[in-house]
Amino acid sequence: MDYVSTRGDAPALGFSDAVLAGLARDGGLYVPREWPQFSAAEIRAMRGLAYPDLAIRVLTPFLGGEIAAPVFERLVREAYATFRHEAVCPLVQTGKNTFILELFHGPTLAFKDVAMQLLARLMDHTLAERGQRATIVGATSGDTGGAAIDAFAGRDRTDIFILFPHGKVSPVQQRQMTTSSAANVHALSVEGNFDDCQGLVKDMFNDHAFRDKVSLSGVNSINWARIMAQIVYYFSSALSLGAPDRPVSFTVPTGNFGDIFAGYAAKRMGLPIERLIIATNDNDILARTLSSGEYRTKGVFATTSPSMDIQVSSNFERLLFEAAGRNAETVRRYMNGLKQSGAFTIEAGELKRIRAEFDAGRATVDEVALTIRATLEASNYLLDPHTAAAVHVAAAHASGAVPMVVLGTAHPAKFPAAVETASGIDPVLPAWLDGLMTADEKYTILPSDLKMVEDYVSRRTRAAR
Ligand SMILES: Cc1ncc(COP(=O)(O)O)c(C=O)c1O
Ligand SMILES: N[C@@H](CCOP(=O)(O)O)C(=O)O
Repeated sequence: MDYVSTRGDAPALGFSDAVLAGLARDGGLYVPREWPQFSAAEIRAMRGLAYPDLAIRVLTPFLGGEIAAPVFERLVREAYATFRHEAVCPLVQTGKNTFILELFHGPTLAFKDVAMQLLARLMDHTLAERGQRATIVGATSGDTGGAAIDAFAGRDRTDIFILFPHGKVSPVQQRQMTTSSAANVHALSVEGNFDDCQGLVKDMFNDHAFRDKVSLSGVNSINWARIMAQIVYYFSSALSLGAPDRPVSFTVPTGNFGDIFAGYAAKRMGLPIERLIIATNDNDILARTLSSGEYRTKGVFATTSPSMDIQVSSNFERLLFEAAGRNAETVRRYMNGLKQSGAFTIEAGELKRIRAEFDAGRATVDEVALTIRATLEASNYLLDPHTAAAVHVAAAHASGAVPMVVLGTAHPAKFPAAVETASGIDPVLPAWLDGLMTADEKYTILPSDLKMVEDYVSRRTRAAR
């Protein structure tokens, strides 16, 4: 198994190199050259496996034999031992044929932990084997940053720099990034929005001199290993609802398109998924694109689901690559359009292929609040605002016959203000985060300026050559 860039101008890489690379050198995203396949019988044989065993079974084909089986098994078991729920990602029924897949039982209370805990261990293993160090940069609208800092804090082979939008993350999210005392952790509050932070990260990768000087690596979902690890919970939930003998649909709170792309990958691997439904908040670029065929950025609105306040949805590029029959030239044309004019129009055949798999809808701030309240009253279940956006959208797409799984991407206590306003309940942080809201914060405020961010990183990384 090797990995190819969606833009076709970077060398194909093996698994470990693709993971360390993050973004391909041509600005594209790595995808496996082909999708591993599981037959119905092979999927049936996965029933009843504990989550780590399922992860080992589903993910091993992606490794291309580069990591010895006992090592990979140890890394997977260690990663999921950090979760506070025995099932790792439990499925909870909230309606007749509707379920929430709870992905927030990891150390930082969001779905990012599922992939990040494994990614940190994979990177550490490869760097140790090679005797190398890396400088990790990441952009966050709130959750990736905390998860990455938790997973990489104290790891001697990496220095991690997380860029978050100044004043635009929840207080819990901010403190998960700014209260680490680990010497290798650097939280940067950037004067801009998430798209500015993500733009800076991509620009650092595309500045090859800088990239090579600091041995740059990335932990956003541009990194293939993030998507890969997220495929597993589509399998675990579908299996508990009868897969492969019964199809399942998923509704996914969506921003950077990584989580839902993992669902698409699971389907390509043989999991019977009926529909994949993209749920957005007021930042509805993906819902607009699916209905009009035109991907057109406009300003970012601040909402009660800040982690989805995104316009440039990185992983949509991976879907475009697939929809275009893996034609890298088409992807390059679309991405040039995006860079030059903030827009591109998807060709009719490609749009048809996307619509054959995906639906989309959006939830306004008011609809999110109403959904939090209504779900509490009807099912005695307290949603976070991101999951609530998806519950709202799922209701419009549920068919009744096919189970609908909504991805529960964050714990409500990460967004107490929005949850309390909607429900009257002040959600309590779990005991292991006692002290988070009173600990000393440490972060640096920087303008959204590539040169200044690069200087900051260069001066502090231990990986510079
Ligand atoms: C809580 C939460 N829900 C949903 C999303 C959107 O996920 P994705 O960016 O993978 O589409 C994010 C951010 O990524 C998030 O933090
Ligand atoms: N919503 C994310 C944005 C970054 O997404 P990623 O999955 O590409 O890391 C966040 O919370 O930071």
